[in-house]
Amino acid sequence: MIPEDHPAAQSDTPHPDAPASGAQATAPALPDTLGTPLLDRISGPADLRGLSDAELVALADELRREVVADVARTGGHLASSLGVVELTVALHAVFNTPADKLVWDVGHQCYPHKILTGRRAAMAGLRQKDGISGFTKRAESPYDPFGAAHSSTSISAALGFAQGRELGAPTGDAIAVIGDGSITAGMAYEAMNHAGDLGTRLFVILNDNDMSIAPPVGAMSQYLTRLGETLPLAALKQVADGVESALPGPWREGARRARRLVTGLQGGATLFEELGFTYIGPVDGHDLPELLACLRAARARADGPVLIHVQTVKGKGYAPAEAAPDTYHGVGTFDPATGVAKSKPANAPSYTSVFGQALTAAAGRDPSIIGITAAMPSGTGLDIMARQFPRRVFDVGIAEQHGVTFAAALAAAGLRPFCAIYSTFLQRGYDQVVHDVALQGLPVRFAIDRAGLVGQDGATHAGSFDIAFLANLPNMVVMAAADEAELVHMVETAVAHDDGPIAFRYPRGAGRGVPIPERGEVLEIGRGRILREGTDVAILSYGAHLGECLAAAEALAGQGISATVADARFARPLDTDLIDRLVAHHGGLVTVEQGASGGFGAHVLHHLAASGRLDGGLRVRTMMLPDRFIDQASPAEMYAEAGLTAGDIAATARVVSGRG
Ligand SMILES: Cc1ncc(C[n+]2csc(CCOP(=O)(O)OP(=O)(O)O)c2C)c(N)n1
Ligand SMILES: CC(=O)[C@@H](O)[C@H](O)COP(=O)(O)O
Ligand SMILES: [Mg+2]
Repeated sequence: MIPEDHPAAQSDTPHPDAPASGAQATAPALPDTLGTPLLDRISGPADLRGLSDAELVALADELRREVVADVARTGGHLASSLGVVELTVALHAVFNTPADKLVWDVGHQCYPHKILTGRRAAMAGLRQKDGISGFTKRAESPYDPFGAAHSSTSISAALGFAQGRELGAPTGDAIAVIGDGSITAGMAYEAMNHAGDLGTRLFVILNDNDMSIAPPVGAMSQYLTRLGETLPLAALKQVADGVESALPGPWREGARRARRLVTGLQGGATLFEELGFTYIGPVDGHDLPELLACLRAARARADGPVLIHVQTVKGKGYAPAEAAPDTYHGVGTFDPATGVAKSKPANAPSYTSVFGQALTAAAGRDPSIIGITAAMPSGTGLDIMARQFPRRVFDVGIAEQHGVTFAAALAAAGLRPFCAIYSTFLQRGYDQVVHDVALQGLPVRFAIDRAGLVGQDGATHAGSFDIAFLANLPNMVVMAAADEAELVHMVETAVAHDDGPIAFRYPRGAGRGVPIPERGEVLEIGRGRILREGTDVAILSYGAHLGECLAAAEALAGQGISATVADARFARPLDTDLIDRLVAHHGGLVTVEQGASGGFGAHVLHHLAASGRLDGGLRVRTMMLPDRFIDQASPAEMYAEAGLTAGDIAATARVVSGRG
């Protein structure tokens, strides 16, 4: 983990606490480039199919340099993309994309794929406003048959294509590429379970680099390591020559028995074989000739689901990324010669680190506090607590559903669990939030990071819906932090709240730079606060847009309109006294939130309607995210597109004040 004040930890694109490192400054990080003669000849994957294997090897080398050069300029998910350079070349050379459907899990490793599929020039706008997405996206290319960004969907999607083909759809083969981190999620097993039962011809490439964002966790990860150790790479050569499962029955059994003797694997079959897949591997994912031989053999002979276990190195071929694949998972702009980040340090600590420190301090006082993360220890700041209290922090893998239910039972057992999950990923655990937590009234604390628009990860990662999907749940308390000091209070409030579930949300990136209290106060549940008194119009902020609301009030003052600014703090229970006072004493009310419709403003409107206050022509506007998905850009650009700048708020408040 890079200290927060290290320049490399303050990039413009990556997660706020662990981006690009300034490693290996003495030696060149990448050998000198010799140009890109082969890449210049490639206009699409079909051109790859005319190259010799030796040329493909040279092409992979050019491609790797290009990925580094591109990401150095824009930032992005570097290490994962570098690890699949050879695999990408091999897949496009062997399979007939786009008729064959290639589905990248998460899609954060798809930069070599984008370069080879007609988006080489567009890489200059990677993850930028009006540029291309950092993930696979159907609208972007026919070579992206299925969009992604949340993990572990690829096998289900590929199976859908494969089964579609069986039902007559004009689709070729279907190939899912899933990482060892992403295959920890339940969805992957649901899909394999189904695929094994259907027996449909399908290819799953398990890209095993022994890393998730952080080092991988779990029994599955240990199992894959054991597979790698017990199944010698050399044994694969035979398989590539004659895919075991394609052998006539008695020979196939013989081959299995022989392999059992060689590998000592219990029962002789891998977990994947037990699920009905032909298992091939492990294959060295950087040995392109071996990869090509293996994929060609599998493509020629597979008659059911096949899993090809490919071992790769995350960050392969770029020294800083190989040395620190977690840091280079997602990076800001950097100098490609050294790996040193170019971005400037932020002026305030990130919300994530403020949360991590406040929770760690609370955990020092209260041994019942438990931290739970779903494969995002540094992204959520739980790594801070883990360093001090390793036995009380659980990384459950990419398993949000399990994480929530696990937390529910910890709460039932009398502990104080904090489930720290990004807003966008909590979507995956929603039934568990409803059924296991809220319905049973269990005091799980939800620390919801990355609330609101997150920037360059774009629409897939926007934390838009949590207010709406939490604030309608009976038993749930729902808070939003207006700044980093409020976040510290909310951690303390959540610790003290044993009566039922409680959630607090806060955005990605740096705080507002307000003084941070050493220890938070326990807030009164359902009470907001007034920050600025005015008479003409009331602006009621919920969450981290408070700064924009205050700026709007300042702008209005310059126009002779006096605005009250209040911070609601709670979307559930609502501070109805505060709302009633605001509407009683002002010409109108504007609510502002960093969330989608159906959230805070909807609850305010509901209260005003139910209490009859709307009957007399009260002027109210609810400002929230628009009813559409907003593509990648900086958060400021995205909020501008959403119509949520301070200027937009001032303009709305002016109208509502009756003085505009
Ligand atoms: C549902 C969900 N939870 C969490 C994440 C965040 N996330 C993105 S990539 C990643 C690690 C993936 O590891 P792996 O599949 O092994 O790919 P690698 O980065 O190693 O290539 C995680 C946890 C996500 N995208 N989706
Ligand atoms: C691909 C993915 O889901 C993560 O890598 C994500 O991009 C991390 O986001 P932060 O940078 O906000 O932690
Ligand atoms: Mg991995």
